[in-house]
Amino acid sequence: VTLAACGSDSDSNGGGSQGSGELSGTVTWWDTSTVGSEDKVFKKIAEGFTKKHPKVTVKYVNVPFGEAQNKFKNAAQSGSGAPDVIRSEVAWTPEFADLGYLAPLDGTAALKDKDDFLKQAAASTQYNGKTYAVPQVIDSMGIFYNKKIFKDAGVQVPKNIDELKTVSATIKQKTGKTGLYLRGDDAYWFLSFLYGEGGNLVDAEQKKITIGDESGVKAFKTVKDLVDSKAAITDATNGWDNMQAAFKDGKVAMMINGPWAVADTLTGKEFADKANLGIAPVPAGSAGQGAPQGGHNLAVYAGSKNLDASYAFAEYMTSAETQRQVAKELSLLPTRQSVFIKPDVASNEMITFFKPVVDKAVERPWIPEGGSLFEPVKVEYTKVLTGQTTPDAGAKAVADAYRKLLKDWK
Ligand SMILES: C[C@H]1O[C@H](O[C@H]2[C@H](O)[C@@H](O)[C@@H](O[C@H]3[C@H](O)[C@@H](O)[C@@H](O[C@H]4[C@H](O)[C@@H](O)[C@@H](O)O[C@@H]4CO)O[C@@H]3CO)O[C@@H]2CO)[C@H](O)[C@H](O)[C@@H]1N[C@H]1C[C@@H](CO)[C@H](O)[C@@H](O)[C@@H]1O
Repeated sequence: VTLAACGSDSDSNGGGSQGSGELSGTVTWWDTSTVGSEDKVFKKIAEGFTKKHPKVTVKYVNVPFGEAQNKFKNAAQSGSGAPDVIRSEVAWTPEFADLGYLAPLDGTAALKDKDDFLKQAAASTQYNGKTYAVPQVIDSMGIFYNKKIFKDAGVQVPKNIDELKTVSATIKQKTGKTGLYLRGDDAYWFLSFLYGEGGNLVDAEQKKITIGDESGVKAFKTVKDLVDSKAAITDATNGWDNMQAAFKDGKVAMMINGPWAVADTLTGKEFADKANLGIAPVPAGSAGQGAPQGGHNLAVYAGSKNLDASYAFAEYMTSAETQRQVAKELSLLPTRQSVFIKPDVASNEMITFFKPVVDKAVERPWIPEGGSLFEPVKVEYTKVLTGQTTPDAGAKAVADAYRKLLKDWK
């Protein structure tokens, strides 16, 4: 596809569909997918839009996940440099909608066959009774494990925390390898342990802050014990790269991760034979078992000068055919029910494992502050894992931070 002549974004030479209704002009899309594994697939698909709409120029821009949210808010606020379409993480969507930065999509070409979307995937696109995005991928987390190491150690995949510790001890003793890599610099990796203790960050229904309750303290104790007992190794920074490297090189037998890690993981020497990668539910805690719901939507910038082409692009990128192609090439989960039964999706082991997991994943509150709940947890989670604070003080500190964030919550 020809890249836009001038380097600017949607606020110039947007064009828009000419009288005949044929789409034209430029659509700038900010994609946040992982460079080196996911981005090339999404870029190829995005550029394919021009085959259907020859007068539209798609400008694909990859913006790192950790920067895109603020970059979009700054651009939308200043009214210059914002893209026409953004890959909006599930927690960013209510916040952007609340700020007025997203075009409502009800009744537009962006929303086709909307009843085909999984309810839990569509939930994060709804705000104040309107639809502000189109669900692109849904995900959750599971245990990724190295079948060869498990075979050499003669152990089975752990179902709960106690088994995780004994299995890790046996793996260490029999193979010298560490059982689990537990990512320590991203609070998303703490949630399944919190849910396992019957806890949660907040109770949105009751507008209650619950992370400081006994269940939150216990969850912090659980993760600290995994590291102190040497069942797991962790890092305070650069967790993604360290986790992927340790697991791909066979230094650890397990990691907790999601479908977005599959493509990169399969490039590891340990998984040249894809069959060596196993997947299982996250371990249960003392009071339950559960994994978090995550994912990404496609949203249209309210200030786009090319809304018609942007609506059509968002629909194209989340259509059943695109979702089938993405599932096939990246093992990412569709958000359309109809796609799961297509042959090369139904035969994908990763997808057939994660579908029931996302069906019962713990939903989060889709409120504007939802995404802001992670930073305070991450700070204390990392400090607990590295012994800089106690589980009790850590849990309480998060609750205090939430009281400042969620004014009228108890
Ligand atoms: C701290 C952040 O807290 C929250 O994020 C939660 C998130 O809500 C959870 O759902 C979960 O996300 C899953 C995700 O669902 C799962 O799909 C996967 O995503 C893959 C992609 O699949 C892969 O394609 C590729 O993109 O790569 C993606 C990432 O791997 O894994 C994600 C988990 O990593 O966990 C997130 C917490 O990390 C906030 O929302 C903010 O993001 C906040 N960061 C801000 C912080 C600001 C400065 O403070 C800074 O200025 C701001 O710019 C930063 O934005």
